[in-house]
Parts: sequence; structure tokens; C-alpha cells
Amino acid sequence: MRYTTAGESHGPEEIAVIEGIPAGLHITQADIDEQLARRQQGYGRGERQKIETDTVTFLTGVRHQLTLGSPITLNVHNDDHNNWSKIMAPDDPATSENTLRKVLRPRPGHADLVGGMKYRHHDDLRNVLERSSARETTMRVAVGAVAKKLLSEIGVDVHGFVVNVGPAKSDLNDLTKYHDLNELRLVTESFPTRALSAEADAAIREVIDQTKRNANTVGGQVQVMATGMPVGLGSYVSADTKLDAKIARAIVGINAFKGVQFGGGFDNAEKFGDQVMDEIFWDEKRGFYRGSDNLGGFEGGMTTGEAIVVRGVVKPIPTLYRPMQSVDIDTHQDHKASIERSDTTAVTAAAVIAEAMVAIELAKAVLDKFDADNIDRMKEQVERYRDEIRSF
Ligand SMILES: Cc1cc2nc3c(=O)[nH]c(=O)nc-3n(C[C@H](O)[C@H](O)[C@H](O)COP(=O)(O)O)c2cc1C
Ligand SMILES: C=C(O[C@@H]1CC(C(=O)O)=C[C@@H](OP(=O)(O)O)[C@H]1O)C(=O)O
Repeated sequence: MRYTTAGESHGPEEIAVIEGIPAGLHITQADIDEQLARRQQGYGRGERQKIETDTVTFLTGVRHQLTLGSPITLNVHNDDHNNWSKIMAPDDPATSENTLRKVLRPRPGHADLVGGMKYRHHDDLRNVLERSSARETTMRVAVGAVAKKLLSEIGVDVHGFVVNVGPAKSDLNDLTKYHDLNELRLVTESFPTRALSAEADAAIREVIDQTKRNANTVGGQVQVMATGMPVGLGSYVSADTKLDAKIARAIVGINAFKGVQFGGGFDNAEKFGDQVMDEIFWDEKRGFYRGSDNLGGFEGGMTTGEAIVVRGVVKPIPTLYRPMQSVDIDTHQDHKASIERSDTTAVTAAAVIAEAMVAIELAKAVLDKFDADNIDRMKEQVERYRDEIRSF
């Protein structure tokens, strides 16, 4: 399985093309729209989310709610394009009228300056902004929805939630209360910050509201958990076959993500071996299993069968309504950075995007190992493999 996306933030359309999804997978527009809506609901977003109601159209690869095995093309319309059609016009020459919203004062932390230098966009850094915008993550979540549907066919569940927003923490100790991911999903979806308790939700909202009042921005951490993965996906044999490494890349590939860890992650650096390794047990029903999950579901770049636990660090949003120091690329004079309409925080949306990215990597790993032509054959193979692993 592989995919690509295309689209500018204020252009007419966002597109994704996915190759390698087996034939016969049941998928509906509603399956994808549900995930797109989750990405839009995050607390702390700016005015753009009020303009958009992201809904997908299947352009290719799906017939009567079943995948055909051919490339699947997904399309989401940018409703905001109506307000930008002149500025984004592909076939009109640049005039003083359609370049009104030029960006000349690069925002520290965004892609504006380096992107402008690299692609020689010295007339207008909007040419960078349009594609570096996280609007593109809409399509990653759409692709992730297809991946999640495929994974659900073999009992794999993936869910992302917020660990903290700035100083306000979600109570992770409460995780022990939840026996399956579905319970966790129900709790986090009931709060607009995807925290784990009403108290944490209120504290996070207060941090976001205060940050907005200060014309500032704030980041945080998100955690994705995946349960039900078969043992032994990914491999230790080569650096580029390690599945944890692929997931790390996918997470840091999301706009604004600056760090990633598995299980206890960075905290494990302060611990001793007997506090970190997950002891091995066996019983007739389950076969081999672990007494803990400090390593986040991976050994040797392979799934251990325990829950996959991945965290990502999200930096604060670069655009500040009280802007930082910058330099005008036209005059080279000191100037405050450009202000573009912006979010105060995107950590809640980032949890949904990270969930999609983990789902995509897990689906790719499943399709690398098992039949990728037909979903029923894939499922039969996974079942046979699970039986073999249980009797090891
Ligand atoms: C869901 C989401 C929404 C974002 N919204 C904004 C925004 O409104 N304004 C902004 O300046 N950056 C926003 N960002 C962050 C920028 O897209 C990102 O910082 C920029 O592309 C530079 O890439 P880098 O931070 O990965 O280096 C958002 C990121 C995500 C994940
Ligand atoms: C459009 C989305 O996020 C955008 C990501 C973004 C950025 O710079 O990354 C900047 C803002 O764009 P705009 O100026 O059009 O409001 C966000 O709204 C979205 O997530 O759907």
C-alpha cells in the first residue's frame, strides 16, 4: 500500500490516491467523513474550521461500497476556496488584484522563509504557505480512515488522544481503568480536548483560552494506542524494515511534530533494566504474553503483540497574533512577522492525525506480510498465522 496527496490550502480541492488496498473491503463515504469530522472538532482551532465541513467523494477505486483493488482516489473540497478563487487562480497572470494577500514577512517556525529560498519564491511566500499548511492532513486522515477500516477487519483498533496541552495534563494513570480501547475512545470523544477526565478537559480548555487571550499559541503531546496487532510485523533484519522506525517517521512527518517515543520512551533513560523490560509469560489460551508494556509493543522493530503505544510532541503553532521579529524579504528591513488567520493550538486535531498515520503504517505492514489482492484471503492468512503463533 502507498499513497500520495495533492492540494493547496486555499485551492479548490484536496486529493489523495491510494494504491494497494485489496479488493472487497467494505468502505463508505460515512466511514471517512466520521474521521474527518473528528479532526475538525478539536478545541482551540481558528475560524477556518467553521467554514469547512470536510466530506469525501470517491472518484475512483470503489464500487457499490466495495474496493475494486484499483487505485482509490479521494477528494475533499475546500469550501474556503470561494473566498480565494482569484488569489489562487491557476490560469490567470499575476496582477495587483490577485496578489493582494502576499506574504513577505516570514513567520518564525513556519516553512515560509526556507521554502521561499529553496524554491526561489521571492515574490510571495504564499507559494510556500499554501502547501506547507496542515490543511493537507485532511487527506492523511481520509487515507487513515481506509487503513483503519482494513485493520478493523482483523481486529486491530487504533486510537489517539491528548496527553497534555502546555502545562495542563490529561491523567494518564487513569488509563489502567480502561480495559479496551473502545472504552477509552468513548471517554476521549466525549470531551472537546480528547482528555481522559472532565477535570483534565477543563484544565486544558483553560490553558487554551488563556493562551488565546494572550495572543499566543501552545503545543503539547499526543498518544496513539493500537491493540490487536499480530505478533512479528516489521523486522529486525534491516534498518528500513523496522516497523517502529517507520511509525516514528510517519509521526515526525506530521506538521509541527518534533519528537516521538514508544512506551516509556524518554523516561526509560532514567530507569534500570529490571524496570523497563517486559517479562515473558505463557498460558495455554494466549500462548506467549508480557506482564507489562514498557517498550510500547516493539522489540527488534517487530510487534510483540502487546498494545502499541506511541507518543508525539507537537510544538506550539508558529503564527502569533502578537507576532515575533522577522525581516521583510523585499526590503530586508526588520519587521514583525506576517499574521495569517490561525489556530491557538492544534493538539486535539493532532491526536486524530497521529492516529491516522499510525493506522496507515500498520495497514502497510499487514499488506506487506499478507495477501494484498483480496480482503477475505488476507483475513484467512492472518488467522492461520495467528494460530501458528499461538502454538509456538
Ligand atoms: C492540525 C494542524 C493545524 C495547524 N494549524 C496551524 C495554524 O493555524 N497556523 C500555523 O502557523 N501553523 C499551524 N500548524 C503548524 C504548521 O503547519 C507547521 O508548523 C508548519 O507547516 C511548519 O512545519 P514544521 O512545524 O513541521 O517544521 C498546524 C499544524 C497542525 C498539525
Ligand atoms: C485549514 C486547516 O488548518 C490550517 C493549517 C494552517 C497551517 O499553517 O498549518 C493554517 C490555518 O489555515 P487558514 O489560514 O486557512 O485558517 C489552519 O486553519 C485544517 O486543518 O483544515
